[in-house]
Amino acid sequence: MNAGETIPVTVLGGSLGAGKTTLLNHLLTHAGDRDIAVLVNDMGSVNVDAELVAEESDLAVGNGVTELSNGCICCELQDDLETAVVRLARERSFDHLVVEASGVSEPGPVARLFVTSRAAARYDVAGLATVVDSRLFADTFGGGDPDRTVAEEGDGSVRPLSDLLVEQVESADLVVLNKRDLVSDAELAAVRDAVEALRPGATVVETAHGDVDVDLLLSDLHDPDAPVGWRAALEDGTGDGGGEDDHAEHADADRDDRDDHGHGHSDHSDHDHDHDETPHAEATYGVTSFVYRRRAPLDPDGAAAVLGDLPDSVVRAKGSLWVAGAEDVHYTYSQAGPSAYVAAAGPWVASRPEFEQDTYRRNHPELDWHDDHGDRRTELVFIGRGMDEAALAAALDAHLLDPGASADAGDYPTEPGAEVALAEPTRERESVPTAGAASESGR
Ligand SMILES: Nc1nc2c(ncn2[C@@H]2O[C@H](COP(=O)(O)OP(=O)(O)OP(=O)(O)O)[C@@H](O)[C@H]2O)c(=O)[nH]1
Repeated sequence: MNAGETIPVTVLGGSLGAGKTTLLNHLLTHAGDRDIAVLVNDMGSVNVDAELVAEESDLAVGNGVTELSNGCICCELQDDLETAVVRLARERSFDHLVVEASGVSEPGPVARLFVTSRAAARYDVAGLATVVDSRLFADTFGGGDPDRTVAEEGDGSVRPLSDLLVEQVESADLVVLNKRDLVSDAELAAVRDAVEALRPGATVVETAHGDVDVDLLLSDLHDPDAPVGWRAALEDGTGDGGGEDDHAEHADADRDDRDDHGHGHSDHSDHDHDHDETPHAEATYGVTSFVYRRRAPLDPDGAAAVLGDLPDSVVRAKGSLWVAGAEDVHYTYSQAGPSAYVAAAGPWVASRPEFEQDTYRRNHPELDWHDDHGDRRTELVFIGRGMDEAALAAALDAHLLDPGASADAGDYPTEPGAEVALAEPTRERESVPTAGAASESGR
């Protein structure tokens, strides 16, 4: 980059578990000659996504991948985000910055930071890309009626998560309808209709496993003045009848009311910083997170039973698994709504030859190393609403074994990249070909 030139930045948003990290990894492996810097925000205190991105690419956390954890960059971590991106631009030269916002971030305020803060001198917003979990969107909005989504009201001060889905779509320049393998053609068409009504003019693409056209993703798509569907209808009075106009007005009033309390973000350029100590995700959507961390392996069947049948209060769970009977394999676990998978990510660093361990640890000083067990650990982040943390921890603790205990990990795959489903959506659907990696679950 020449001095004075700005760096394009793409903000990647989308709901918890929609496939942002999967898409980011696809982007990094198909980036060609482009030098891409990545900043990953995760709301738990463990940044699972940053680790997954670093693992799947040549980038290392602290080098190519910058992480901001334990909060939300659209809100309590805004200052940290500003500092991090300004420092990045000063210390390294690169062609494009991609910011993966946490699943509870509103992308609008994140993008505005690149327009209104010190970062504005260095960066230009190229686009806001929102990854949509098509299955979740279809389930949340049933027939895809956008009016229904606007009319949703929270109980007390807590807004429904569906509000956030809507806001993430409303501010997008590019909407990626991901997980198309999990919906029928008719459901996908309904989701597309709803998305186009919420954000007319946005580019909409359909993908499985984040398989998006990289040139499109990184292109200059941003239109800060693009109309938000229902608001545009309200302003030019194109609602189809009095009833609907009343409806829209009500939604607008509801939104203004929230803004007075500092929790509605998308309408205002001066993002309101009037927060108390409660993180934005918790105060606004009732979303909390906790980490389950043990230096012991889990019994394979017990882990599958608990992690394949999490209570409905858990919206998203992910992390690393140490499984008895397969102690050399670093497993990752990922649950989003009705889907839960365990994937073999390769050997633990502690299972590699000693010289490789030394090199790896030198290059990854952030790696949490235990004298006896190295990096082997069970470390899971749970994100949800009204979770009984103690009960969940106790359910997992009941299946902890001593390191080295004999067990049969028969159903767990060992080949790197292979995965097994612990839970899958049961809904009937037409089959749609997937573009994803080979899977032992037969997806
Ligand atoms: N069936 C199916 N699963 C997918 C697809 N894309 C991603 N997944 C899976 O969905 C889970 C969540 O994907 P991630 O990429 O981690 O989602 P994310 O948006 O980064 O998640 P958070 O950062 O926690 O909000 C993982 O188990 C992925 O393998 C898809 O198109 N179809």
